[in-house]
Amino acid sequence: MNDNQIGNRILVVDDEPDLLTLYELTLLREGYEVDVAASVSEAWQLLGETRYGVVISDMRLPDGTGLELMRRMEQAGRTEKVIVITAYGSAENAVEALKAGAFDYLTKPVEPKQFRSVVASATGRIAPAAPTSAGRPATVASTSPLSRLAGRSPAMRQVHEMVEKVARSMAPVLVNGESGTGKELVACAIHDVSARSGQPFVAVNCGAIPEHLLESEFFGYRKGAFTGANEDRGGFFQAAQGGTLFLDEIGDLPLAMQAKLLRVIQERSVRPVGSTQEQPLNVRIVSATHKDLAAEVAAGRFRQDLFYRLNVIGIQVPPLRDRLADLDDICRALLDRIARDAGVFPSPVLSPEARLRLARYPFPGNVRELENLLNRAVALSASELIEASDLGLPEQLFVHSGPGALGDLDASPEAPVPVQAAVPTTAEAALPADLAVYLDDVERVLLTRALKEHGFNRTAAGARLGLTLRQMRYRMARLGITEGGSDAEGLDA
Ligand SMILES: Nc1ncnc2c1ncn2[C@@H]1O[C@H](COP(=O)(O)OP(=O)(O)OP(=O)(O)O)[C@@H](O)[C@H]1O
Repeated sequence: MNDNQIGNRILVVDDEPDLLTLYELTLLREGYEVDVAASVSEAWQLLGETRYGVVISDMRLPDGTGLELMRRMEQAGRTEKVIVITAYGSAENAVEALKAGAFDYLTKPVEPKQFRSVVASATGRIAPAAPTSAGRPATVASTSPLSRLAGRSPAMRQVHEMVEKVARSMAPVLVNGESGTGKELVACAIHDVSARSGQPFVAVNCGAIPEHLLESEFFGYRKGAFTGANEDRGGFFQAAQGGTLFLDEIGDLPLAMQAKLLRVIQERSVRPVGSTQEQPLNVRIVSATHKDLAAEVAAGRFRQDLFYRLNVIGIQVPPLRDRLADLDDICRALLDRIARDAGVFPSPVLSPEARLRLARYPFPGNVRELENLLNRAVALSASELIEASDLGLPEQLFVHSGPGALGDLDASPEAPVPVQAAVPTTAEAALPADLAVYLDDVERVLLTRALKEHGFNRTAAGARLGLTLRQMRYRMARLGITEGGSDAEGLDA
């Protein structure tokens, strides 16, 4: 029997003869080969004789539970995907089954459409994504997804293992970690390792969508649903059909929208705004937050039932400062990417002093801050070797001490003050909320000022700031400075 034939073969286990017949007929009509069993022991006997693609089992059986059958199969190294059928209202059982490695679960009374869709998803007959205009499919990685998640520390190895494990099922995953730790990369890796990798991965930042647009953005709308709805449009859910929907900053979703999201997840169908028809969904949900969602639940800001649904499996991504053993691997990965994007070859490398300085820095902005810092360092360094002085860590900072610092810098006629004297050290001098963004702003202001002072001649402006033309170009491109023309070669002649 080849893999295709095995994938098409399904074992259904239920002790209610009527239901068993109903499941069997539904599956036969869909073109599957079906065997049936009425108990754990019967199922085990059939499993001894045949390999299946999928096993669908009721939770309560006369001689045991669906969970026990699943555990036995796992111990025996069976590769069949298991779909568990639980009684209505026993969400705990469903969650337990997913945690134990079930591919998915169905709740009684089993709705035929949902039954077909879950089975299709388990057997790999996933409905292709419907093209929509409202969705924003994120890029799908073509190369080894786990290798993009650099780091070999014990903590990171555990994240890798979890990604591989959860990728096999449909269970919702909640990724938790500080901002910039790589939560989206983890979500992307789960998708790319899973059987859904050929389908869309749609990333949504829940905190970035205006409240009044949430429903139409998520669920789509019908023509005429509201003023300006001139055509039917799909939402994020439709765009992610067959694939994965990544809900970033899920903790920022308003309570009213949380209720609607819960409904869609429970019903596995979506009703676009202005429509009377439900559309069946086959979407895996991965969500992420930097907040302590359990504390948000306790504070009444997050629905407990939604938390329960989303957090079937949790993955914790530790802050970078707690896994400094990953620093070298991550720096190498980031420098390769930066060099590739900038068309620079070979990739820059860090001097031993630079590595030491990085290892002493606490990285409050985690990997994203490291990435910004390396971007800047590559621009600053005159050679392929990045020195400690190129990193812009404390000794090199140029910041203004007063409020409205950027405006003041722009207006000020004299040169910027070396940081030692200007770093805000007192309580009244506000610290920037995002150091990297703040420094970019400072840099943008200084570069623009130098360019203006030198008639937009980049060579002269660069020389004024101690930069070569190449470094000037790189920095202007990175910061999006186009004053005097995006590449005004003539002015540099
Ligand atoms: N282990 C890693 N290896 C290589 N690059 C990484 C790693 N972790 C994060 N990055 C990179 O760091 C940046 C930030 O990562 P990402 O956007 O996944 O973080 P996040 O936790 O989702 O951030 P936020 O909470 O702000 O949404 C991205 O450019 C990502 O590619």
